Amino acid sequence: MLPAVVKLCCGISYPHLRTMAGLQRPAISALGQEVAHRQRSGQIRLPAWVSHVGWQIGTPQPQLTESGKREDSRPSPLDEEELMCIRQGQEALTKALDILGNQNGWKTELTEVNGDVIYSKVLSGGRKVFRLETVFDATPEEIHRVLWKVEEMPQWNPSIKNIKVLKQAGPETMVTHEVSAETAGNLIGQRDFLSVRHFCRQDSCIYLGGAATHLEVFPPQKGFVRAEDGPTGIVIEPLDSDTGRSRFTWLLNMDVKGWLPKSIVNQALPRAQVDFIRHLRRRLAEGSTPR
Ligand SMILES: CC(C)CCC[C@@H](C)[C@H]1CC[C@H]2[C@@H]3CC=C4C[C@@H](O)CC[C@]4(C)[C@H]3CC[C@]12C
Repeated sequence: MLPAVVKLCCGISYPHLRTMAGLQRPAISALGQEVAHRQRSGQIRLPAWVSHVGWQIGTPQPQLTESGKREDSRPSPLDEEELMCIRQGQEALTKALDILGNQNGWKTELTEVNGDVIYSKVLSGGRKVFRLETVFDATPEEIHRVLWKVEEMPQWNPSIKNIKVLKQAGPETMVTHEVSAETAGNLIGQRDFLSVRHFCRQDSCIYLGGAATHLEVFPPQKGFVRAEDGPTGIVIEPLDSDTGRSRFTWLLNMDVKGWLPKSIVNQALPRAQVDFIRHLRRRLAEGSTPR
């Protein structure tokens, strides 16, 4: 009786699991892999009825193609460190969305002639964060394509000297090392960042999140002041249906470290945001965003 009930439950949940989107899918796969790992290391013993379900825990499952044929095209299971990265990325995104979602206490910091606005707010720990709102003549997918190709960023953005992807954890998460440029307008000076970057899609919106992280193989570099970015997030939503335009909301939440007066930092950060957007707008207009 019990195996039959379990089979029935799995049958009912299977189509929902397959069609899940956004944060739910990595969450379920992370859970599955955690269970598999604990079972392999002998920390837990799964009951015998699991075998009735027909799942081989811990090994990639054959996928059904549209024509109903089975194929083994699933990427190999993620390792512990990769799962950790995904968890960190999701957490950063959730925290950033929480900050953005709280309407209280935002003040207008500056308004650009083109209508872009930056709001600021002092968080409970005393840090000032900035929220830039703008509209782009591009779809969320087009913007995301440019922003996710991080290694190309220095080509179109002079405030960034170099970006390297140090680790990829599935298609939606990576660990990056970023070095800002020493430019004349940059009162803060050069910084480097080690961050986990994560994105998810929900309906036609795209959410990008990030936060400072640590990698044993990549300690702070000699001669660099390591700044900490995040929890930070970008929300890209289609403006109206079919106009091809998007609303872009960016939370900048950065500890630049080093010995600098707060007033200088709090002036430089919204300027850095405005500059970044100006270059991004130019890049999108060039339309040179082949896949
Ligand atoms: C003021 C000084 C210290 C820093 C100025 C440069 C700042 C604005 C730069 C340095 C690194 C940059 C980040 C590098 C990578 C990404 C991931 C991408 O998917 C979205 C943009 C995002 C999140 C960039 C936002 C702008 C950024 C934070």
